[in-house]
Amino acid sequence: MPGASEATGASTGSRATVQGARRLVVKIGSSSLTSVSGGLEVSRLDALVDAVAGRVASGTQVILVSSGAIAAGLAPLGLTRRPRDLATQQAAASVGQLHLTRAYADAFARHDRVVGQVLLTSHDVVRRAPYRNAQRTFERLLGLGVVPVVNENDTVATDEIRFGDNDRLAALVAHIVGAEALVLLSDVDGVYDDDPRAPGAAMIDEVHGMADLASVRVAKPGASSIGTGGMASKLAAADLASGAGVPVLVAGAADAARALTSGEVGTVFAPTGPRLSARRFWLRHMAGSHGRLHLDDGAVRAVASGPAARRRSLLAAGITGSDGDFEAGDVVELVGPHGDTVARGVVAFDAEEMPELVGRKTRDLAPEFRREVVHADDLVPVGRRPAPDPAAHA
Ligand SMILES: Nc1ncnc2c1ncn2[C@@H]1O[C@H](COP(=O)(O)OP(=O)(O)O)[C@@H](O)[C@H]1O
Ligand SMILES: N[C@@H](CCC(=O)OP(=O)(O)O)C(=O)O
Repeated sequence: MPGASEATGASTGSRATVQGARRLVVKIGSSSLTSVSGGLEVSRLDALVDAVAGRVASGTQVILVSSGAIAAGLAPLGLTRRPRDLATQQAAASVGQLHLTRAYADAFARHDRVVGQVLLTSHDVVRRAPYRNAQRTFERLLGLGVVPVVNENDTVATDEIRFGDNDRLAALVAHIVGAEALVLLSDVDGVYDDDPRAPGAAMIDEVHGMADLASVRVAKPGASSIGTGGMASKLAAADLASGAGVPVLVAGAADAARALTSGEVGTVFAPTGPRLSARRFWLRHMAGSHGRLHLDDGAVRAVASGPAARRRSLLAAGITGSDGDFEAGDVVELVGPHGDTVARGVVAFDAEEMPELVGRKTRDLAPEFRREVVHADDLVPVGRRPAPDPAAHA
C-alpha cells in the first residue's frame, strides 16, 4: 500500500497535472453543500465558488459537477429524511436544483462569472448524436467564459437511464470535455485505508491502480447519509478516469482552495492507462450496445491483444455468429468463445446481413460485402481491471 511518505515521481506528476490543468472537472458531493435539516448551506457553496473562481481567474476552464439537488429540496418540502422512492426524490430534486442553480449564479456573480446549467441523463451520452451535441455545448460555454454547472437531470431520469451517481458522471464529463484532470471534493479529506472513523485509519497519499486498494476497507454509507454512493463510487469513478489517462484527486471540500491551487492535499490517482480519445472513451464506457458478434480465438487475438498499433479490423472470417437487432453504424459487443466481451465497436452491417458474412473469407463474399465488419479505428478492447468490491469490505 503506498503511503504518505512514499511520494513518487509519477504522483508528483499527477499532482502537478491537477495543479497545471488548463481544463479541469471539479465535482462536489451533496454532503459538502447541504444538511438534511437545513437544506442548502449557502456559506459552504460560497466557499467552494471562491476556490473555483480563483482557479478560473488564473486561466483554467473549470466544469463544475454539483450534487445536492435532492438534499437541497428536502427542507423546503418539509421532509426530514432522504426519501427512498424515486418519485419523491425527483420532486425534491426539482425543488432543490432551482435553489442550487440560483445559489451558484449568485455566488459566481460576486466574481463576475456567468454560470450555465447542464442537466444530463445517460440517454444524452449513450447515443453518438446527443453525445456530440453535449460536447459542442460544453465547448461553446467554455469558449464564452461560462462556468458549466452539471448535474444529473434527476427529475426525468428513471432507474433505467440513471447515471446513478455523480462521481461517475464527473468521470464521464471529464472525457466528454477532454479535461486534463478530475477533482472529487467530499466531506472526507481523502481515501483512507479503513473507515475514516476507525481508530488508526490513515489517509492514502497516492494510488497507482486499483490493486493498491485491495486491502482498503470501504464503509457503506449509513441510512441517514446525504451522499448516495459513498467512497465506493468515488473509487469506481477514479478507476474509470485514471484508467483512461486522466489523473484524479480525491480531497475534502473544506480544502477546496488548496486542492485547486497546489494540489497538495487528499489522495491522488495516477493514470494507469493511455489517454483515450473522447470517441474511444465513449465507445468503451458510454455507448449503448445493440447486439453481439461472436468471435473465434484468432479474431479475439487480432482485435483485442497486443499494442494498439498492431490491432486489426474484424473480418467476417473470424465471426462465428451474432445476436441482437443492430443496424450498420450501431455499437456492438465483440464476444470471445468463452462468452466474455473482449471489445466494443461500430458494426458496418445490419444484423440481417450477418448470415451472409459469418465465417466467410473476404474473397468468397459478394463484392458488396467485401469490407471490414468492424474497422480497427472503430473498435476498442475492453480490458478487465479489478476494482475493489465495497460489499466485500463493508
Ligand atoms: N475508506 C474510506 N476512506 C474515506 N472515506 C470513506 C471510506 N469508507 C467510507 N468513507 C465515507 O465516504 C463518505 C464520502 O462519501 P459520500 O458521503 O457519498 O460523499 P459525497 O456526498 O461527497 O459524494 C465519507 O463521509 C466517509 O465517511
Ligand atoms: N443528482 C443527485 C446527486 C447524486 C449523487 O451522486 O450525490 P453525491 O453522492 O452526494 O455526489 C442530486 O443532485 O441530489
